[in-house]
Amino acid sequence: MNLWDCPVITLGENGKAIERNCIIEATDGCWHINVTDKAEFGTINTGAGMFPSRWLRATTQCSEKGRWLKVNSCMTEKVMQLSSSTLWSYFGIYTTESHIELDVSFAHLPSYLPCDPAPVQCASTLSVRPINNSTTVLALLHPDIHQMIERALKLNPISAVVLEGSSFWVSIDGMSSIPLIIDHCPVERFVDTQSCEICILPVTSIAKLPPLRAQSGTGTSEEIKNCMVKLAQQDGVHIFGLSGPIRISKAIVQDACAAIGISTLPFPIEDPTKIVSLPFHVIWVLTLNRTSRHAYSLLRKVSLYESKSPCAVMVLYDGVFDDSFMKVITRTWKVPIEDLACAVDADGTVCFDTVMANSALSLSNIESISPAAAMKKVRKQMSCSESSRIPQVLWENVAGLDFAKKTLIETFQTCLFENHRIPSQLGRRCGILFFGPPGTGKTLLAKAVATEFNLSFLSIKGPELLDVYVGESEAHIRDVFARAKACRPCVLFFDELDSIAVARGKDGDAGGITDRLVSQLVTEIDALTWDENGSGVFLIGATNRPDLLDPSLLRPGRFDKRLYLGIPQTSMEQAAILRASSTSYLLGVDVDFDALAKTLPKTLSPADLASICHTSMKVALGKVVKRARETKSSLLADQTVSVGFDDLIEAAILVRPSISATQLDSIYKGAQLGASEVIN
Ligand SMILES: Nc1ncnc2c1ncn2[C@@H]1O[C@H](COP(=O)(O)OP(=O)(O)OP(=O)(O)O)[C@@H](O)[C@H]1O
Repeated sequence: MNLWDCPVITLGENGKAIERNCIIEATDGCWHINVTDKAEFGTINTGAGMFPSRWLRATTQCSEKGRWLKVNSCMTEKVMQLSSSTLWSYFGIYTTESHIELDVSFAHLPSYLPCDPAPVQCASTLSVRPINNSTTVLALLHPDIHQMIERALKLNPISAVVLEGSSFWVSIDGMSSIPLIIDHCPVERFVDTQSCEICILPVTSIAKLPPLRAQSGTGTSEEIKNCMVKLAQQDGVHIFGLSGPIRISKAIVQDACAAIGISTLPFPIEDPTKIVSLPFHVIWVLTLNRTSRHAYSLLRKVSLYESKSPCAVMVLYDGVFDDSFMKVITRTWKVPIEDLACAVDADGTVCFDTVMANSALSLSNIESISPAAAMKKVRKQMSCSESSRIPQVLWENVAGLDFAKKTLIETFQTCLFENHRIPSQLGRRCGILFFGPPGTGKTLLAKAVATEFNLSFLSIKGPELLDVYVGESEAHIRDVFARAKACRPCVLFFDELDSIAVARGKDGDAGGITDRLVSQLVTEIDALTWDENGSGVFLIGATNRPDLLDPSLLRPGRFDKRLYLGIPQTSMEQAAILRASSTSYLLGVDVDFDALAKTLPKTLSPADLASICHTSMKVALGKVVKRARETKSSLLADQTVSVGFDDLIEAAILVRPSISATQLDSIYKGAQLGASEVIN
């Protein structure tokens, strides 16, 4: 039976139709898509948790971005808001001004297929149809991954393949939940699907997968390998790996018919044939530079679902914000990319008049915004991964630390706006080290800097870079700096710096890994410092053990400015942190943080104080639940719990200081050793 031989459902505004595997209701402008028990098409990972997709409610909602669907899981009561392209991935739902089209992308699994297609009637506001008769699309894409890929404009060509060819699309993310996805999305079953002619298996962030070593026979890599091998045994199956640097293990793809790796990292891989023995194409989808703009004729051929935004253009322009480009972008950020594309001539200049001549938008639709605002919008959209997004921590979320904030503002203002005045021969200093006890806001402050200066934030935890294999750790460091340069201007934040930058020549360093790491780190930092064009990468390091750091890192030009973030010494400071940590809670009228702070010991770190607020919420919630049990009343899901002063007092008793006085002393003293500039 043709899997796609399913009926087209069209519904009236208030109609109700029962399809073979889903019930779709439309009432009061709300669409309820309730997938019945036949449709066990695995689960959808919403990012908010896994829930069976059989019970979903979707309601249309208008926003400035156009029509959105709000999909609500009745199981978890968690709501996720999906863009139209993500919806397409999940449900094959396209939204337009006047109607929603729902492609039954989950209907291809044989077990769900009813024997008897029963077309359903009604007027045309919602239609359910397959993309075409032979297309089999299974879209199981994590919304975050989707957004990430979508932003980086990498998936569009692949989407196009899915749309245009007979294809079968499964996505696996190397970064997270692979076993989860494999467990819940029955990859094995896809293999049996007879209608699968081409298989596209974008394996995102493959670099994050544990590499398959000769000895290892299990693990996620192995699972993926098995899936790929099985898929590859199908006639005409092609496997596309979408990844960071191609570190796909040879074993993973050796049986595949073809593997195409797409990388965004700007350093060339060595001989690909050493990695796979197959015909191997490497397509570099880097941000295009001026000379390679012709490539975007290619982009124009593909369907850019949600990418009709300046972000696409910015990607094409390699982040080069010249005057002409800024002029266009500030005036035309609403213009679809195709129209902007027409306006770029062979030598890469953008002509605003051509944009207007080719654009369907009238001048009245052109919104002028300031360059700064345009940059902000565009850069926000450009951030290509969760780890390099501009964070959302404002100065006011960081209580106290006024002196540190002031120093940071001055330093960053100089680095960002005055750096060009400093002769390049003097080097551009860009490193700051935060040190202090655990939980004193080092990460928070670094994020606030990135937010306030509109910089992407790339956070690296020292131990993540360590690898037991010779040369791998250094490669990770090169990788990190390359990523940072790719998303500059950015803050490159090294958390737990002491784990990778301990003083060289120490005993116990097996194989001299840390020595080599420090040397590599120093080399990369120096390359930034002496970058003639100004690197646009701002380094912030954080450590609890500054005394362990290699002195070479603290030299001028590297992490030469040091900020001590200590624990709050006065009740006023403590109260400010309590206030900042409880902004998301509903507080009782009796709450008095100043009075509470006066009762607290002065050895509590900001994290301890934040913990008092979190614990007080638990205490308050516990009381509400207890009351509900006693009165045998039910607890309403939307019942808000307010935190009272008593709850805070109770929580304060429960929370103990996490740092001892001697620890505090040793951290501070340690930092004085060899320090050229310590600000506290
Ligand atoms: N100045 C502050 N204002 C408000 N909240 C703070 C402040 N400092 C810390 N916090 C709270 O403490 C938590 C932990 O802070 P953060 O992760 O920045 O500490 P850290 O110094 O990086 O810790 P570690 O050294 O263990 O990595 C934050 O999530 C926040 O809730």
